[in-house]
Amino acid sequence: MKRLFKTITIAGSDSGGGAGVQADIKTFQAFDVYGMSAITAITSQNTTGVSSVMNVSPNVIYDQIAMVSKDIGIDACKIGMLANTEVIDAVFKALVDFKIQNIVLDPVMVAKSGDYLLRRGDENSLVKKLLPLCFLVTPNIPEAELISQTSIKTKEDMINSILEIKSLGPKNVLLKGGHMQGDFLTDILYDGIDFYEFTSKKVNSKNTHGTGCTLSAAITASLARGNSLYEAVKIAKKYTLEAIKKAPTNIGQGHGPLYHNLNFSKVN
Ligand SMILES: Nc1ncnc2c1ncn2[C@@H]1O[C@H](COP(=O)(O)OP(=O)(O)OP(=O)(O)O)[C@@H](O)[C@H]1O
Ligand SMILES: Cc1ncc(CO)c(N)n1
Repeated sequence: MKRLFKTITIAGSDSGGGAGVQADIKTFQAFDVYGMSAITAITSQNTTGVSSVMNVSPNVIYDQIAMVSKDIGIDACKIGMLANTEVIDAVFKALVDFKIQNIVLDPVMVAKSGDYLLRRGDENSLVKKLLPLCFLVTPNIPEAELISQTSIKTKEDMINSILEIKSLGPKNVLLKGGHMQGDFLTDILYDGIDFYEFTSKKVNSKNTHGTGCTLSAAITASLARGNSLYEAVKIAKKYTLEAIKKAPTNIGQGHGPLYHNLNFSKVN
């Protein structure tokens, strides 16, 4: 009889299917973990941008998390788009009330298209309320600059930003280097003691919509399966890179999605 590890994504819906809840659930499936969702917002979105957003009411977001916690249980939890302070407060309360562990926070602020997904000025709520609850936070370069109030141009800047973010309470920090210039990209993981670098060749592709969502969902799935943080990040990077390399070429006119349908159920 098959038993599955259980994961939830607390995030926004992307109608275009490439980022947000849709990317997360596809990624969970690739890792053969049971995927659940608490949808925080409905975005009308495609590969070129976001045209409208309807935020789900904080009570309903809380309730989605409550219902799956009480009945099904959660081994690991990914958090993506949270639209404003009221939503952040509701998610905070649910995480505490249901003692949710293995929280991976992708501090989503701005989509690749430039559209704001978190209300401007509400970044501080995300930092103050949620960072201390996180097992791992996975900012990209602009998000890290905003959270740490530093500018990032070099690897040394990345390290300084990571130390600043760590001091805000998360157990571990993964700073993604996807926005850095050059032929190689380096993500840096810090566990409070050591720094670990993950470097890969940059794939020259415009189909990178949802890379951050995919990476954090893959880390969440891998943690749920019992891997150590280092192993989970290593496996998730491998999955994301392969998904970028195999991205379909006929989906939309803008930043197209990745290819999620890779079998990582045996990769431990
Ligand atoms: N062109 C690329 N080639 C190879 N790896 C990439 C590329 N772009 C991003 N990555 C990797 O994908 C992961 C996500 O990084 P990135 O910094 O792009 O996240 P993000 O900005 O949060 O993404 P998004 O906002 O689209 O969800 C990182 O591990 C990064 O190194
Ligand atoms: C719903 C949603 N979440 C996250 C992102 C970031 O890529 C996006 N574009 N849309």
